[in-house]
Amino acid sequence: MSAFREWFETMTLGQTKKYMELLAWSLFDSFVVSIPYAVMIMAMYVLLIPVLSPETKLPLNRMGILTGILLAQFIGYLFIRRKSYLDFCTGFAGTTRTSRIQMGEHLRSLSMGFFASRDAGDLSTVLLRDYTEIENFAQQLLPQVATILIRFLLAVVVLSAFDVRMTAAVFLVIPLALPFAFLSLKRMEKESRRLQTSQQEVAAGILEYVGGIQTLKAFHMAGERFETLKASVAGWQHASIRLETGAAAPVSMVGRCLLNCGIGVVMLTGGFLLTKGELSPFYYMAFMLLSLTIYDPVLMLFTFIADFSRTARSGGRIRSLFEEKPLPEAKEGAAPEKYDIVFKDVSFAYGREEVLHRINLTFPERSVTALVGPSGSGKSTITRLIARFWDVTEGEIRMGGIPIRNIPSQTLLGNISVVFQDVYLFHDTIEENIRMGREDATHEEIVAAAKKAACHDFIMALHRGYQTMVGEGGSTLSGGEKQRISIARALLKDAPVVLLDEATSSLDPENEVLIQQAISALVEEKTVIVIAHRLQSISNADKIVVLEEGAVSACGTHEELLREPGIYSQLWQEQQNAGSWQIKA
Ligand SMILES: Nc1ncnc2c1ncn2[C@@H]1O[C@H](COP(=O)(O)OP(=O)(O)OP(=O)(O)O)[C@@H](O)[C@H]1O
Repeated sequence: MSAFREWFETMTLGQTKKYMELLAWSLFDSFVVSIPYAVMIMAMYVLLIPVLSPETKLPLNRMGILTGILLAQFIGYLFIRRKSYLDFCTGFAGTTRTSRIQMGEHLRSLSMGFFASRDAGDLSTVLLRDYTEIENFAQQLLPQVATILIRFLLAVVVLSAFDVRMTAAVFLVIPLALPFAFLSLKRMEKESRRLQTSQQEVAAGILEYVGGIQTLKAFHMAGERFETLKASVAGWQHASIRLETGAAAPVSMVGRCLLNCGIGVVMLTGGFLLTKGELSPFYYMAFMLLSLTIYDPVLMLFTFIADFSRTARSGGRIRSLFEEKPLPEAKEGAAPEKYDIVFKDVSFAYGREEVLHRINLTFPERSVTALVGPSGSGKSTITRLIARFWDVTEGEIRMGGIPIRNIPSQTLLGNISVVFQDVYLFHDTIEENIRMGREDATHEEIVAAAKKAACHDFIMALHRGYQTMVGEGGSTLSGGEKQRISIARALLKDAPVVLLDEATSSLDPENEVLIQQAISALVEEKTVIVIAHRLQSISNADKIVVLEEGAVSACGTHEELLREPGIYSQLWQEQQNAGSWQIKA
């Protein structure tokens, strides 16, 4: 029972009570819809009596009553149907909308580790297709099944009043056929899992193909990769066919055959009772006709089995996504008043492999600390831990003396401006993309930030200026332009902590001077942590931390580090030599 309750809760997106209210109306609606069905049985009875006993007159008054019932049903039905249909559609649409929003908020609270382990295709499948499946199930499938059950009960009551033995003959095959329906539902589970996996593969494949089309074209692989995509689409088609015709189909077929045998059982039982004179020809005919209207809905249940199985998996996937544990949030919000950042014995692993080992570091307030070191040494990871995109595996990070775990994520991120090497711009206007830095910023403030970040001129040269739409991910702008917009965002935010990860990596020399000035304005009086591969750009930093294989190997000013032999002086020397590097003809 608890498994059923859990299943029902999943399929109604946790809104069981509200759904039951909607379903109650829908059942009432089904009851009203079924009245003509009962009237039809009564009419047959009323009309056949004079046929069987010629001395009786046609009972016109009874026919009049039945017609009156039908008319009343028709008028009542118009109102009830309208209400139940509208209530169901708007009511359940509201439930799915709320659940989708809750899912969006939930996803926001998950660590970046979660997103690294799930691809975008997979998540978009849940948000789009799985919710649609649930919507169809709750709005159409479940009410239809409920209607079938109501008709069933009505038929049992009305037919039993005529003849209990014949009623038993009609229903005899149903308990025999239903186990086959459940068995085929069980068998379908594997096929439906396979179908959903292949649907995810196709969604992920399309996203990857479109996202990587430039690289694929450059490497002449667009055709080859398309073949892979074609293969996964074929896999999808194959899985869909298997769902309908696979191992579950023969089982379901046996159930259907049994149901079809039911009419034979009714015929034989009726014939037997008729010859013994225990059943009138009227009842015989009535049972023959009515048994068809009973088996048809049950046969329909068999066709719903595939839908049931598929939708149950969709519900399960929504549920399991909700069950993903978010990063623990501080209950009582602590807001730092100072902005120095301290790493105490911090170790971190993305998965199993540790990439930072017992880091002890202080990033003093209102000073610039640079992180340098070979590629993969853990520089970006340190900045991402400060913004709490991941939680540390061991140790603690403090901001202004408060462990960042105890600072609500809104407050923490409100205190940090981030300029990463891979800038993402949204499919929106340039103005709105800059406004992400501070939602209540005025147009004048946005323009001022853009001027400081040296992007005002190129924005004004665009055909609609600040109102120009940016392609998804910033695809219509150059790398340097995107980088400058992200600096404008950070300038607008004016947060006390600034994380710069290769912020000047995409800039041409012409812009570099301007951008250096903008960055100088951005970092003034802030706690700044900067990553730069070109040591020249950070030689003025107050402190330089050298990382090697996830551990701090040296720390000091540029001059101090140059004085001692080590990776810093080696890197510095290499970069000085590389200054004269050129492609040899
Ligand atoms: N999302 C991730 N999942 C798993 N491993 C990761 C992830 N991001 C980085 N790593 C690994 O963690 C280690 C440190 O990476 P990190 O990006 O911090 O280095 P980095 O010093 O900033 O490198 P670079 O200078 O090339 O940007 C590397 O071995 C990298 O492969």
